[in-house]
Amino acid sequence: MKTVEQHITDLVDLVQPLEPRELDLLDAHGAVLAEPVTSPVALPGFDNSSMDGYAVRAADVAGASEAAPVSLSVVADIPAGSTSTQPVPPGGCARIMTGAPLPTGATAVVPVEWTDGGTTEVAIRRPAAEGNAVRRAGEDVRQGSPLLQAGVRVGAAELSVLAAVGCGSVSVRPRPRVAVLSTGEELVEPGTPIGPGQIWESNSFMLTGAARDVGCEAQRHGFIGDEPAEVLSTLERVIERADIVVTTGGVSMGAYDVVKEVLSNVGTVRFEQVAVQPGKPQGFGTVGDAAVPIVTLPGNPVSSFVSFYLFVLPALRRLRGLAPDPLPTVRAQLTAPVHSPEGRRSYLRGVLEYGRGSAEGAIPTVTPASRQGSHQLSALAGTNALIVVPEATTELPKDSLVDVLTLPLGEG
Ligand SMILES: Nc1nc2c(c(=O)[nH]1)N[C@H]1C(S)=C(S)[C@@H](COP(=O)(O)OP(=O)(O)OC[C@H]3O[C@@H](n4cnc5c(N)ncnc54)[C@H](O)[C@@H]3O)O[C@H]1N2
Ligand code: MOO
Repeated sequence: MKTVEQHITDLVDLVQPLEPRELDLLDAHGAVLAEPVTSPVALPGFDNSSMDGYAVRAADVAGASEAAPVSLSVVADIPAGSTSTQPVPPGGCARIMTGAPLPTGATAVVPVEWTDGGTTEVAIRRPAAEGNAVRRAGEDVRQGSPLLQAGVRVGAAELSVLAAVGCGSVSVRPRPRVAVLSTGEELVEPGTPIGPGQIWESNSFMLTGAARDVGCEAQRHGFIGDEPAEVLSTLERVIERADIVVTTGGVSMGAYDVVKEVLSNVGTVRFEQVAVQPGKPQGFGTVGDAAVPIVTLPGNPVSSFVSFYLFVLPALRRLRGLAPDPLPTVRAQLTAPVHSPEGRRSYLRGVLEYGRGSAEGAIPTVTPASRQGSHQLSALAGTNALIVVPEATTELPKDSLVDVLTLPLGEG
């Protein structure tokens, strides 16, 4: 059987980073910068006050004290946004607000709390050193200096600095358009009545949510039956507006495994068995003239879930222009024994906890979900981690140290 690592590599090799596009700032949220951004301006753009108070010549207030306040005449009022060019003369000052430009002649700002708050004359009770409460032009960003590197995800902080230097749009690799398709004649839309032998469809909801959680623009196309012509025509329609297609179901050994049947004859899709539990039957390739990448995941819901995070996520990261990294791994201590089939690496669902109030550096614990069947969805909900049991290991006792992959519970 194929190794987990080889299958990850094959899926990552299946895709290329998406072509960059210039997007307005909010549309770029969650996308990845295609090029480095250098700052077109200095930040702050001008010397300004960091406090509400009085712009003074520091030398004028050097002798100020509670017992002997210094009195200055207030020659101007400078709110934020002021275009006043009136200088501060010796013995004078200007009332100034936070963010307002420091007037010529002034070398410091005295916070209003150190004064009597006068509007024509002001008594200053404490000295202010040169530069006090002054934000210098360019102290945050120099004009022409690097602001953000290529490959950075545009999150809240990045949006903020891009806007602050006046960028209204930015070149990014857009969110990948993921088309999610489920197959199976037994499937019924949730919210509608169910008949004998039928089940409500759940995988496409799970996969669409998972893809959106990791920064993609996923589209659920619901499910299609087990009729090959129907599967083929749906696929042809879906690939027109998708960067990658993810299907579930119909890839194992069954007589009605329609995905396998249809895709074996179209494009480059091949089906393999990976030495993993759950998620053994896997397929991947490209479809259509545009060679759209497709990944076919097994239908068992938990198998589909685990396969997404192990195999699809690194490929989606590459499409986004990020390093195709796997989920982060931590070491944790098992709170219960676990079992695993020989020759397949298990990824058991569990709850990772850092132990409130435990000693600094204490190792986290991981509690395996009570039911580990590939169909047991209720035990999946509420877990936050995958416990790795190596191929050659069939059981691990309580308290064993294990590698645990942490699941991304909503990246945005
Ligand atoms: N003889 C063998 N049988 C099976 C093997 C095998 O090696 N030999 N492998 C098993 C393993 S492992 C898996 S995983 C599954 C994969 O099966 P398929 O990908 O063909 O999926 P289906 O047969 O269509 O469905 C399996 C199971 O999952 C339910 N399902 C499917 N789609 C959905 C959906 N969208 N929402 C909710 N539930 C879904 C379906 O009803 C079945 O119960 O094959 C094993 N069999
Ligand atoms: O490999 Mo299947 O994914 O066990 O349930």
